[in-house]
Amino acid sequence: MNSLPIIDISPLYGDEAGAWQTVAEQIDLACRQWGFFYIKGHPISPARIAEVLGSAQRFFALPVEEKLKIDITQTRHHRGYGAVATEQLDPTKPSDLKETFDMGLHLPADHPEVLAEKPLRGPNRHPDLMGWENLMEQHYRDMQALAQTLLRAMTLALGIERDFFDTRFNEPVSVLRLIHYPPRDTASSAEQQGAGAHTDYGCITLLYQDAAGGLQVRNVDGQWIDAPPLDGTFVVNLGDMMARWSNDRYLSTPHRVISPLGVDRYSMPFFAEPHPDTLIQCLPGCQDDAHPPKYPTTTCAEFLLSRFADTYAYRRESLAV
Ligand SMILES: O=C(O)CCC(=O)C(=O)O
Ligand SMILES: [Fe+2]
Repeated sequence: MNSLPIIDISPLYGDEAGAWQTVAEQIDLACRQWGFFYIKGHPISPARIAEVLGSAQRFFALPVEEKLKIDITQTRHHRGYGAVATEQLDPTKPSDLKETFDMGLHLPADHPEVLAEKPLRGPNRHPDLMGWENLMEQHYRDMQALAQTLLRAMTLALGIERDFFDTRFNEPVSVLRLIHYPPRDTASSAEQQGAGAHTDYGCITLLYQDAAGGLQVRNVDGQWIDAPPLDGTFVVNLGDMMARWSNDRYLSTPHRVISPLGVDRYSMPFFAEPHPDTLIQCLPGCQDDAHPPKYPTTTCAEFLLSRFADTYAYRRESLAV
């Protein structure tokens, strides 16, 4: 149990009979044993990744006053720029040494849910950089499609209809996040982490990380193991909502980022989450007399908002959620 499984998902995009079943079994095993795995053979091109990464580097290199024009703490719906130390993923450690850009599904001001001031709903707030908006909106759609392909494969092992997740991921609250971890210097406290130990909140996360390294995952024995960058892959992990949905058949595993010494690190997680009103209740195939449902029913929005309030001081202090 010292290295994460690597799953080739290209058969999900071909027409070979039985291929879905084989990939679905590998994903199911990885979700039960680790809650973490790498995927290769996905349809996001290296050129696209390079373009998004280059744009992220251009954005984070802007002066902080420029970035703060889209300050995330000034929004009700969690979009835009989060300066260093806005988030504290591990409450026992200093705030995270990272800056972020968050975008979601763009809903215009006259969308009924925006007019009703539903939390997490609203327009994106993009920086004024040439080509940025089209690129990021397209990348968001492509990452959402990839996440839903993986979720569709999971339905085979979970014993639910093939379109179970598709019907719930209509107008999702998924988030595409770009992260810059400034270099750690030797003088900085050993306590200071890029991202403190945490589990993800939602369903499924697809993470691109650049070549710098620093991501660590806690294995079942409680040891931190490295999840090094592997060319052409995404690291996939499950969050707490999926653990609840599956009655802990699938693991939501703690992970953290130790910023590398003297080099910048960039990463781009895509957090796939369903429609905010989706009921998160134990799936029928994940309960029986010996395994009754462990968690009360909640909704996607209610659950996410309670977790945001744990890690973002500004959401506790100034924003009614
Ligand atoms: O940047 C990374 O490699 C991981 C980030 C992460 O775990 C998160 O944002 O939830
Ligand atoms: Fe995470």
